[in-house]
Amino acid sequence: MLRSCTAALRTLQALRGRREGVSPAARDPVLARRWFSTEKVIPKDHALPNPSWSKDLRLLFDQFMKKCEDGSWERLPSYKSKYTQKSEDFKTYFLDSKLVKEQLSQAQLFTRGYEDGLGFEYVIFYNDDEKRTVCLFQGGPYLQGVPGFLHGGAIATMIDAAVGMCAAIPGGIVMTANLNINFKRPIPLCSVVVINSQLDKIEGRKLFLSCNVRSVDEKILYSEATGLFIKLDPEKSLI
Ligand SMILES: CCCCCCCCCCCC(=O)SCCNC(=O)CCNC(=O)[C@H](O)C(C)(C)COP(=O)(O)OP(=O)(O)OC[C@H]1O[C@@H](n2cnc3c(N)ncnc32)[C@H](O)[C@@H]1OP(=O)(O)O
Repeated sequence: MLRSCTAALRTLQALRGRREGVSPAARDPVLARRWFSTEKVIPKDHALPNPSWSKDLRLLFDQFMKKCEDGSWERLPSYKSKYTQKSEDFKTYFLDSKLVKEQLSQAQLFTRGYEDGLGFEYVIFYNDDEKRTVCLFQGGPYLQGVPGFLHGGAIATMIDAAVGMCAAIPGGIVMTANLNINFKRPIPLCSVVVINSQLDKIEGRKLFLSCNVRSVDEKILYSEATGLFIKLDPEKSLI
């Protein structure tokens, strides 16, 4: 808790400084060390346990890590902003280079923008033979909608991210064209749910997927969804 308060304070100070026209590194020595150091910065993999993870989430994580031992399942690492070959391909084919330089340098993955425990805590496992993913998700207090429950937009975001990964592994660079969600039961804030996604069929550039969100004991069906993802055409610009 103390760590997250310190980090939140640092963010606030940085934002205040930005309004006053001071560069972020000049107003924060920790940032400055990180930016100007010649040491290679190893990005933090957020799809690993942290102190905010509940017992349920840790238990499920351990169970799936066991399933990874024979190679049938794979844990997918997750970063706030990591430059990969995929991002490079995306940039080369689809984005204006000026926009990339100025804006992508500050970009962060939406679902990884919160301090530990406050927003989206999750890990996704992938099974290549079955073309499916399982996402273990604990939605924190900043994702509240109706008091005590998760916001529908937060649920939709997490479904989009989980189903999107299930499409992106076989499909490459894909975007969501359609996401249809039935919210059947409200999800209690800070509880753990399991998001099961499945690739149903591929037709040309179209990937059709389905998904359900269940309680850890599988007794409650919280949501069901279907999604259409389109593999981007390198001949077409996005903007
Ligand atoms: C880097 C790290 C990653 C990390 C990955 C992290 C995962 C995060 C996942 C988050 C994903 C997102 O939030 S994505 C953000 C939200 N989505 C968007 O902003 C997408 C906005 N939409 C678009 O830009 C466009 O519509 C596209 C790219 C989706 C498709 O455009 P296009 O490529 O020109 O394709 P187009 O020719 O129109 O359509 C191709 C075929 O699909 C069909 N089609 C297209 N849209 C639809 C539709 N809504 N419903 C039915 N069918 C459709 C067409 O009829 C056609 O069928 P046929 O004639 O061939 O039969």
